Amino acid sequence: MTTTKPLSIVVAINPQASFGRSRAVGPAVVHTLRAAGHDVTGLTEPDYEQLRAAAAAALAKKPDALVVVGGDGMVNLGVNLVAGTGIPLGIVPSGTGNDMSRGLGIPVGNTERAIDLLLGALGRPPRTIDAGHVTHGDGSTSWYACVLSAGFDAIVNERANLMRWPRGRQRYNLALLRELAMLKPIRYRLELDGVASETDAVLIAVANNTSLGGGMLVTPDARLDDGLLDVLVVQPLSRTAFLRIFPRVFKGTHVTDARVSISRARRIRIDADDIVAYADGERVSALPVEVEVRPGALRVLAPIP
Ligand SMILES: Nc1ncnc2c1ncn2[C@@H]1O[C@H](COP(=O)(O)OP(=O)(O)OP(=O)(O)O)[C@@H](O)[C@H]1O
Repeated sequence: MTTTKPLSIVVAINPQASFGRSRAVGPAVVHTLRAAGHDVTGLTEPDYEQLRAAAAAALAKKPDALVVVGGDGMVNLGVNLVAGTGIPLGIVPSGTGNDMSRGLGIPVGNTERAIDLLLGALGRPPRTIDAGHVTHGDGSTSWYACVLSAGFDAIVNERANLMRWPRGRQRYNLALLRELAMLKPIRYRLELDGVASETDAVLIAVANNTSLGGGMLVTPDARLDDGLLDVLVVQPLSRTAFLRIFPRVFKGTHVTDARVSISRARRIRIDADDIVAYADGERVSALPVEVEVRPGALRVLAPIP
């Protein structure tokens, strides 16, 4: 175990991450950080909004770090609190997808090792990475770390959120099948670094990280610290073609298909009728959104790449 000078650390825990299957992770993080001599404020609340408010109040006291325990939704909560503030963000993954941890090289499914790496990272300067800054149609703003998407997968998310049954991952799978049956092109109005175009597509994603959905390599060459965002556009596809390309996303080999394109940009405006954007798996807002990369806006407690 690495030792460092005692630090004040806020730990925000989602006990419902991974459908409540990883409740032991939060207490283990708090216990191990305390045993290492740190001054730890452990936060658990009945829901996300209350946890966000409690973490914001704790951050007003300027702690040395914020650690989130959960999945990408918790990373999103943390990113929205610390981006641009200089406060380092640590992540102990206990969610379903954990794509930010995957991108940062934080072990998924090995809590002990993830906590050990966190302790190590607390003893050296944080890694600096980019963040996505989103301006919504009403002028409000938010941040994200992994992938913002506004198309088929966002439609599936919307559908899954409206469903009461089944519980867990099956709800998402069922929503996917239902929406696949209705797959149709979306007319997008897109602007990449000031260059406007109109295009029909089934999916547009703007990525800082390589994956979403638990390791699906949507933008396999994205870099967290290159000062750029990778823009994935999937042109209209038949259901059969979609089902043929879909499994290839897990290895990132879909990018060789002629209907898939990836380009890089700093500022992206996406608009389409009746489409809601999601980022890091959380609902952002209805389109239009304007996304801008903010190089170096995040400091993360992660292994050295
Ligand atoms: N007590 C709670 N504290 C925080 N979040 C909660 C709580 N109860 C339910 N949630 C919900 O958990 C969601 C975030 O879950 P999180 O991302 O941490 O795990 P996951 O969904 O299993 O993982 P991933 O996003 O990586 O697939 C939020 O949308 C939030 O509404």
